Amino acid sequence: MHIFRKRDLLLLTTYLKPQWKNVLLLAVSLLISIGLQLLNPQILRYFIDTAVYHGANASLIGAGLLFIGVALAKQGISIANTYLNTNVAWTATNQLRTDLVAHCLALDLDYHKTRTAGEMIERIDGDVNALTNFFSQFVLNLLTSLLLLLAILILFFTINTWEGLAMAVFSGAALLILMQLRRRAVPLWKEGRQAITTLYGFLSERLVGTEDIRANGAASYVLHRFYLLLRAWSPIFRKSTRAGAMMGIISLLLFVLGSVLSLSIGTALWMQGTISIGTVYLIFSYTDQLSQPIQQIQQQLQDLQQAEACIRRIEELRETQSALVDGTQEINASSALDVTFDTVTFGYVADEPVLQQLSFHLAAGRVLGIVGRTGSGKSTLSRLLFRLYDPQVGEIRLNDQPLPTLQLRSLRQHIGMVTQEVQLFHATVRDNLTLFNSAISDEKIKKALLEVDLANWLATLPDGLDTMLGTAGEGLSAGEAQLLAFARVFLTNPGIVVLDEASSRLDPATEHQIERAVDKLLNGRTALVIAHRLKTIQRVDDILLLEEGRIREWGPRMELEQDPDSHFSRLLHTAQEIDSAVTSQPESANEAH
Ligand SMILES: Nc1ncnc2c1ncn2[C@@H]1O[C@H](COP(=O)(O)OP(=O)(O)OP(=O)(O)O)[C@@H](O)[C@H]1O
Repeated sequence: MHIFRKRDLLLLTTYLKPQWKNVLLLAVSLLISIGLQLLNPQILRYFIDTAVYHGANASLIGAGLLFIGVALAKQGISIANTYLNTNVAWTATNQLRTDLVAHCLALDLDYHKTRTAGEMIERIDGDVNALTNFFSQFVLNLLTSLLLLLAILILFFTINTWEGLAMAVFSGAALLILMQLRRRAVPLWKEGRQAITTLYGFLSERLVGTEDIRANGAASYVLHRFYLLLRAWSPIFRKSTRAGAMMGIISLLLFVLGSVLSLSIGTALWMQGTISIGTVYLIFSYTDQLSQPIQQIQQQLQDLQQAEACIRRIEELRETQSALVDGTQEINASSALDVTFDTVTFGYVADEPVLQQLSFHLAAGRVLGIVGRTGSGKSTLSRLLFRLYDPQVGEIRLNDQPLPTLQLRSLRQHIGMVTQEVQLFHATVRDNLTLFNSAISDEKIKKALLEVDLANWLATLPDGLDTMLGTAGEGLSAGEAQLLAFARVFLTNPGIVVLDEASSRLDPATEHQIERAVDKLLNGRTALVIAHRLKTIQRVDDILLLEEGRIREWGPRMELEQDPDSHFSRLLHTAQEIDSAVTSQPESANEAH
């Protein structure tokens, strides 16, 4: 019978090998518990026979004490078993979870874009959770159950050949019937799992978008969709629960039948005078024990079927390769780097280019302002430089080294990226700044906060750097979140900065604070700035004007600014008009709206 695929075995050995001592200990303790389990009925038989045939009191007391001792030892061993089982399972599954998370983090954005957060959680945690039993119990439980079953049958045979034969046939039949029943329940179980995955995916997306959902009055629509999902789930859940209950009833009936059969033979033998009354008890006790290994064996085989579905999904995930192949070279320069885009064409979907034939050169230390209408490809350009995607045509180079030749780790150490949406974690201020790198000292962190004018803010925090930030930066203003993102860049001190400036309007004091921080950030670095503030545009050296993914204008800012026919100067003019119109509006007028 096919029980194991080679790959299941490989997964098992990979994660169990490092803890082979615990696995061995578990095997020994399981064997001891089998021994003890078989021993107790023997003691009871002795006790009953001694009592019935008026044996010595001392023998009875001795047997009683031994029985209690064995029962206590069995409990002790069972605690040890549970402890070892849990330990082995958690260590193995946690390691697998860690490996999967590391693997997923290395996958390209195309992969993540097509999957919801809920689905990823289900694949990393849900599937691995379902393997807990597989790791801790499968082989050992299967082996020990087989051993226990064999031992009980041998004991039956030693009592009486007919009894042995009857129980061997019964065991085989019971196992087959239970496996058939289980097989019918498996598709229902799979359907149930898929329904849960869909439900989680739906929930995670809607929870992330709570604000927008409420703002757009879409709550009742979302609830309705949720209701539809639950309604679809309900019959699946009902069917699988019903199948489970049926299994319970049928297996109970099956074992009652087994007991009747076994006891009938035992009684007949006793009436013939072939066996003692103690042995009849022994038969009863072993028949009772028989249900345990039989149920365990079919349970383990069933679990393996379920585990296989999860193992396949895990393997599929582990085999998914990032579309980005890591390079081998380190970036050696420690200062600003120069950047070249050479006829770069890129589209998120093949044949639908978002950027076309982009060529420009940015000398080390210069600041490039990227401007253009929404959707013109500004953010996409910055993602290509950070190598979140590779262009379909052309090449991007840093100090004349093509990006694909560079180690991604090294590349991302040398580029600091601040996006419009600052990702903050429900963690301490320190961890939010160092991104959980404990090697960065508090002095360095405080210096970075000083650079972005957040030293006073830090002083107001109740626990300083140990203060916990709310989920997604709750409690922080948009300006403070931006400044914290700048502080992260100061900590890594990269040679290139990509800044996608937040377009939200801030109060004048915070605006000023951000301008000062941007000045410091750009100083001595090569920078690409997607500028939304006039002040920032006025700070850049060169301008790249994008229009529908193509370069409309590119050149030194001063030249373009002074050329009245340039698109940039017209754009600047309009922007200045809007800016002065907005800033000259009286407060009361704003409040009136
Ligand atoms: N992850 C993505 N998958 C598919 N298409 C995308 C993705 N991101 C952006 N696009 C598309 O690429 C085009 C350029 O988008 P991009 O975000 O680069 O523009 P942008 O100039 O930065 O716009 P904005 O100023 O609004 O941020 C748009 O048509 C957009 O719909």
